[in-house]
Amino acid sequence: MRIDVVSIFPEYLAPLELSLIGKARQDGLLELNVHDLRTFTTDKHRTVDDTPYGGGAGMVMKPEPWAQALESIAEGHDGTKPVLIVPSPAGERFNQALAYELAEEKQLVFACGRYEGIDERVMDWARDHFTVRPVSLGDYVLNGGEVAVLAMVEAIGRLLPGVVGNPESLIEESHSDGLLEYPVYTKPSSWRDHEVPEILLSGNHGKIAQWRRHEQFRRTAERRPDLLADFDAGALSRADRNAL
Ligand SMILES: N#Cc1c(-c2ccc3cc[nH]c3c2)n[nH]c1N
Repeated sequence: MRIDVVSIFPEYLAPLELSLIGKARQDGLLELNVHDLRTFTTDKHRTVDDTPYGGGAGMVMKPEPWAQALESIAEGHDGTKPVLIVPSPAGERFNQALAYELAEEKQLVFACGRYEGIDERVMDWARDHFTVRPVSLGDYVLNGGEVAVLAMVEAIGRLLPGVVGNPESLIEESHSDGLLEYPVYTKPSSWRDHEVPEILLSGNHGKIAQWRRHEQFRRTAERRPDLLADFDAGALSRADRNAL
């Protein structure tokens, strides 16, 4: 997969050179390019913003630098358009299902807005060259798209083949099956008068799996009942029903 990120703060994306994503880039599992939007300005002040039509507080990002930047990035992929992800509080909610969906794409381009946002005509123009998807990290307000891109690139990148050492670890984590993950423990079995649940010391793998599934449902019901509402009841196994 190729990922391109456009931002006026390219250094904000430096953490993507570290850890799992950084190693994936070094191993050639992921190509990631960060572009400074100001590279695509033509005036001596390298201007990227201007006052909003219709008045109002703040500034709006000018369209032309964005069009120049995005034109320089878009690669044809045998007829399929690259996906342009525009972090925005007005976007569809990012979640694990969307991370899996986007991990299948050949090229993702992220447009990091700042100020009051990007001139809307950029999205209208971009639809001829990209599949445009405004995406929100959550129902709170950030100052720009960079933090959202860091989160999305990590969530998507870790799903790519070969990035995570043990692919099985992707199976039993929160949200991978629509439920929150079960609690985990390690040595020592007794720590400051807190004990590891006995079942986990039993060696009875069937009972352990049952206990873990029950914990997933218990935690989800307690912390995120909304996820249970979406959980496909038809997919409930007999063990799941017993765990409820
Ligand atoms: N994704 C996302 C966002 C944002 C966001 C994204 C881009 C810009 C550009 C200016 N302000 C922004 C806020 N706020 N809250 C979220 N969940």
